[in-house]
This record gives sequence, structure tokens and C-alpha cells, in this order.
Amino acid sequence: MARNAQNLIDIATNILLTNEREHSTGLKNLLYDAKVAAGQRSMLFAMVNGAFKERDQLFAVADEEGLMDAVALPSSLLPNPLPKRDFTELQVVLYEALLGSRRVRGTSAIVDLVKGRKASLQKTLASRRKRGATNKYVPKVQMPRYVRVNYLLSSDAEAEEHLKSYGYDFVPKFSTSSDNTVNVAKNCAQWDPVVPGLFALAPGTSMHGDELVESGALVLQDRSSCLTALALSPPPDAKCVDTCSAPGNKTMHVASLMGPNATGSVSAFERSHQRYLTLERRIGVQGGEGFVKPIERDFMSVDVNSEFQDVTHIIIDPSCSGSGLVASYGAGTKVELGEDENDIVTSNGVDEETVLELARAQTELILHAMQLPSAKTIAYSTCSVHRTENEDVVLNVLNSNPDWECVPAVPKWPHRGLDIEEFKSFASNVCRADYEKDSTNGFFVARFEKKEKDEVAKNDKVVPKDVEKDAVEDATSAVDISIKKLTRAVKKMVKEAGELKVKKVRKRLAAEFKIDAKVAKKRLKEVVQASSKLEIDGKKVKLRKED
Ligand SMILES: C[S@@+](CC[C@H](N)C(=O)[O-])C[C@H]1O[C@@H](n2cnc3c(N)ncnc32)[C@H](O)[C@@H]1O
Repeated sequence: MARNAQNLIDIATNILLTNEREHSTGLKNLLYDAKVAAGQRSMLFAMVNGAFKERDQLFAVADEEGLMDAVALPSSLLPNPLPKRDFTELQVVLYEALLGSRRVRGTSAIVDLVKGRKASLQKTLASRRKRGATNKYVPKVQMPRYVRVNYLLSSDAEAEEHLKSYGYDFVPKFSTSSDNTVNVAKNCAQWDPVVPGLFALAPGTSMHGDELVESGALVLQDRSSCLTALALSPPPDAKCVDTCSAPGNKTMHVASLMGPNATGSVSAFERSHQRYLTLERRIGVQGGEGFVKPIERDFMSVDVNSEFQDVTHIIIDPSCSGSGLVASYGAGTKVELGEDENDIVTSNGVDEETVLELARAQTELILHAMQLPSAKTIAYSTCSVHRTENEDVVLNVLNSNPDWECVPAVPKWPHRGLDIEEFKSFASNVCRADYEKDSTNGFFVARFEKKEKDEVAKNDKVVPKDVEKDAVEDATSAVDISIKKLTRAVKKMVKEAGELKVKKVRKRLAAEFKIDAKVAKKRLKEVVQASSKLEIDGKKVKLRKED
């Protein structure tokens, strides 16, 4: 039975491959010529036509699931660009699993791979449909293959020796501050000039199935994603929390930086059960047991007055729009600003409202973490290129909690935050990564530090009590009006009016604080983002959107 099914998959795969190779033949003729039992012909027709028509959708789903990498099967040794046949077989099997008969039968490794991930693939397909994601599959860009040495189990010297045993040469580190791109020739490896313990191989190099990767001594992790743990760089005795951990790349990078003799700990939160299981497995494989503790729980449920009172260092890498992921989406990593720089222009099917909702959750997570009494350093990151999830979040956090400041993250990284007036107090402290400039996914990292008590007191002293009053009088320094004050004003307006349209609230804010309409629009957005609980008498405040 399974053999018959595999036979049909193989025939379908060959037809699609031949069709692509010999443009003139056409699918129809190939289908008629196929040697299959009479009863199987209609199945073959449906399979080939369906897989052909739905290719983009199927590959977009598989890509989002990380399957396009996984499909370079464990048997492959480096370097091994994936054989084209595997991709085409994947296309057929995915069609059967998700859109055709909805059954996965056969005997090949691809069939096993899809079978094992069927439920999760179905979920991804449903969620893509729900959010109206476009189905254009753009083949992967030429991204170097990055490999990180896991210092809990290995060393740079062992990694070098291992690669050399495959005939790879380590070429010297390049390092001119202006050029942060990575170009590695085939059969060469190059240590990263910024991220310690990270090396790059030529694009298309597969390390899946490699013995050190399988054992957790080497970790396949994108360059940009290494910036978060590096921005945190906790000492070996730190008590760390990762608020959003699965699948565990940054959690385990933090652990690796703390080293095998660390006396501290890492508590790794993950609220999704499925993803928690992956996290737990990775911690085990990568030598984190005992020292890194997975916690299946929403970090927002932590009572900051009684739990995790000794935590000093925190990683926050929350759910985001993923708009920087060139490898998965083929989306641009250019910062996309609309005509009005406050507009959000989203790519890959994530709409403005979703991005705002994400930014609100991101802000809340940071503000919640900042309340832990011993917290002193936080690294915040996203794989988004939207300012709404990046600089805007930093600005809102700083406005909402003056006890913390944004300090330089990974100073060696040459590309910093957006050069926009309102971000100028911290833009040079945050990092941005970009595919074209840094040969990696679009990414953002900020490092927050709690101010010393003396400093807070000093600031309290120099700021005159009626600073807010002055700011109100000075329309140009509208950024100085605190979020608290604006929130109070919004609440009051809505309380008096019952319910209000956004436009009206904006107008009234502009009048009350003597700021211009554009600034009022931006500040109102900050108020809404910063306050999950815009409440009056225990009821959530409702601002009606414009008709
Ligand atoms: C961008 S991914 C994290 C990737 C991870 N840091 C890594 O490098 O492998 C975000 C993860 O955080 C989880 N998450 C989001 N908000 C959370 C919260 N409030 N508490 C716990 N987990 C959360 C999501 O389920 C998702 O698995």
C-alpha cells in the first residue's frame, strides 16, 4: 500500500521535473504517457495538477514552518545544496497532505518529514489564509550559512578542526568597520568579526545531519539572531530570564556565553505548549540541563512582587511581524516608511493594526520585566524592520519608565537605529541589521539598563516640578509631555463624552496641549500602545475608529 503510494508520488515528481526541464512537452501529454494502473490515473492527474497549481502556496507554508531547511536531509554532508528532486517531491507530498487527499502515504524520507509535521503545517496554512498572506514563494536569497559554536559543549578550536576535516579552509577575519557584509567562497569558513564564536560558510551549504550539529556542539543560527544574547552578555553568575524562548536559539546562546562553569541560571519562559516541547528538547541536546530551566508559562503572569525577585538579566524577543526575514519571505529589509513617517507600511501580509497590536504586547512585556526588583539589564529584539515594533517601542518604554535608559547594544555593530529626530536620544545605541549591508535578516536590538538610584534622584532634582506645564506651553517640545499626563487627558475626555472618535480625541489633545495635529496623532498612538489597560472605573476605554 505505502509502496504503491510512493510509486505514485515518484511518478508525479518525475512528471513535474520533466515538465520544468522540457518546456515544450506540457503537463497534459506527460500525464497521458505515464505508466500507471487504470484506477490510479485520476489520482495522478489530481496530484500533479494540484501540486503544480499550488506550488507557491505550498512552499510558502513549508518555508514558514522551516521545512525548506529541514528538507536537506540528515544524510547530507557539507556542502550539499538540496537536490532539486527533493523540492519537487516535497511539493507533491505537501499537496497531498494539505490540499489533495489530505493523506500522507509513502516510504520516502520526505514523506516521513511531512507526516511528522502535518498538524503544524495545517495550522500554518490556516493562519496564512486567515491573515490573507500572499502566496508568492520567493526562493531563498543567497544568505551565508551561519554556524555558532556552543561553548557549553565545544570550542572554537574544535569547530575549526572539524571543518578542516571536511577540507574547509578558515580564511582570516575581515574587519573594516564600513563593510559588514559576509562573502565566503565555497569550501571556506570565516569567523564573524562581530559575533564571537560564529562562523560563516558559503550560501547553500547544508550542515543538517552533521555530527557536531546533531550533538548540539554547533548550532545553526542566523547572524542577526546572535545579536540579542550578545547585547545582554550576562556574567557567569547572572540570574537570567528569557521571556519568549522557543525554539531556544537565544536562550541557549545566552547560556553558551555564560559558559560551562556558570554559577547563575537561565529561566526560559514559553507560553505555547508545542513550542515549549521544542525548547525543552533543545535545552537537553545543547547541554543546558540543570542550568537552563524551561518554564511553560506566559511571562505576563509573573507576579513581579513575589516571584523571580533575584533576576538581574532579561531577554525579550517577543512575537513580531517577522518583516525582516528575507530568508523566509523574500521581503525587503529596507526600512519602509510611508509618505507620512508615522505610517506603517507592512510587507508580507501583516496589516497595520496587527503591527500596532504586536507593538503594544512588546511594550507591555518590557514594562512588566522592568518591574522585577533586581532587574538591571534587558536586551529587546525583533526580526521586524518596522519602526512601530522597534524604535517606537523603545521610545514608549523610555517615556513610560524614566528609571531605565537605553544604552549601547553591541557597540561593534556598525548599523544603528533610524536617523529620525524623535529617536535621536537613543538611535545610536540600538542596532539594526539589514540583508544588503550585513548579509543577514532584518533585525533590531536594544539594550536597556536600570539607572543608578543616584542618577534617578539627580534627575528628579534638576527637573523642576512644573516641567510638564512648561512643556505644554512650548508646542515644539511636545515629546516632553509625559505619557501619563496624556493618558490622563484622554481618559478624562472619553469619560466626559462616553465614547469618542479617534479624530476628535486627537483634535482635543492638540488644542489642550497646544501641539500640532501631526504631533497629536503620533502622541495618541503612543498612549494607546503604552497602555494595555486604558481604563476608566475598571472599564476599558473605547476609542472609536474613524468611519
Ligand atoms: C520570536 S519567538 C522567540 C524566538 C526565540 N527567542 C529564539 O531565538 O529561538 C517568540 C516566542 O515567544 C512566545 N511568547 C510570546 N509572548 C510570550 C509571553 N508573554 N510569555 C511567554 N512566551 C511568549 C511565542 O509563543 C513564541 O514562541
